[in-house]
Amino acid sequence: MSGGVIHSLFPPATPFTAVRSCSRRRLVLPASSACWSLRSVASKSEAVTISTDQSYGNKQVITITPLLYDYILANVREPQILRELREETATMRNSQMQVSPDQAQLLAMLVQILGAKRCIEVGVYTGYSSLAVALVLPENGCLVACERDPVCLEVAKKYYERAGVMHKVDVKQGLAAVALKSMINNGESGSYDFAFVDAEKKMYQEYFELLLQLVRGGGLIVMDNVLWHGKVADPLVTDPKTVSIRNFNRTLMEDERVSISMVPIGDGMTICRKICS
Ligand SMILES: C[S@@+](CC[C@H](N)C(=O)[O-])C[C@H]1O[C@@H](n2cnc3c(N)ncnc32)[C@H](O)[C@@H]1O
Repeated sequence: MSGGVIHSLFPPATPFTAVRSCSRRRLVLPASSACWSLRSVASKSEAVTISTDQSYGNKQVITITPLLYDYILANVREPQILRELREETATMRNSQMQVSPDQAQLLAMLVQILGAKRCIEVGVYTGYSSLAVALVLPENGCLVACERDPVCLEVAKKYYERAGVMHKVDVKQGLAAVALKSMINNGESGSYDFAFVDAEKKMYQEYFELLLQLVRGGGLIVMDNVLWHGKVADPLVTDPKTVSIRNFNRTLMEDERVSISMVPIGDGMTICRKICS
């Protein structure tokens, strides 16, 4: 389906039988996966409804049911090394933090489209999204990987080594804002092509401002979790993280320094392109 289709991340009206779940990103792996077994009782046709609301232009609205998400994931080309990292991470605490394979594939494609050589990631965890990026960087490319947790960084470094990309990754262990500020102080402003932010939600505006200095005109900053499990759209939800992401999204809408596209993939990602001045 093309143009007129609106993708919705909100749960379908039909209930699911959740046998075992492992992701806040509503990641549903193919039936063969050991990690997941969410079973939808929705029929295929329930994934698509025709909106009768004219404000949507009577367009088709897709709900990503587990059945449909199985299909999407079955069409992701996930490198073997990433699959192994995902499976190892699934045995660890907080494995739901990892981006989904379809998100990682999109990040890698953005890096390739840009022809990016210099990238930054804020929030590495065990390295799934950073490895997806490092794999597609040229041999002389560089990814600055910012993460405060030394334990999960050990897993990430093991996989960078195994994938043969360690020479492309500059791991900065510690608080990401400190690392970004020191990169600015080192005269690296305007020298990066691509950045991905997937860390502390209350820091989003600060990360964004720092990255806007580090990224060149025409470069991208991709912000993860911008839909925050759908909570951003519900005015009754007022916990600090939701309010923070909601405020960030609102501010970004009016920010003329970037063009933006909010993409309903995973937990929602906004792709921001720095306007060339
Ligand atoms: C959602 S996870 C990142 C997932 C990762 N992008 C992936 O796909 O596997 C967020 C990570 O950010 C790290 N983090 C949170 N706040 C941070 C900070 N202020 N500085 C550096 N890292 C931080 C956490 O330790 C955690 O590992």
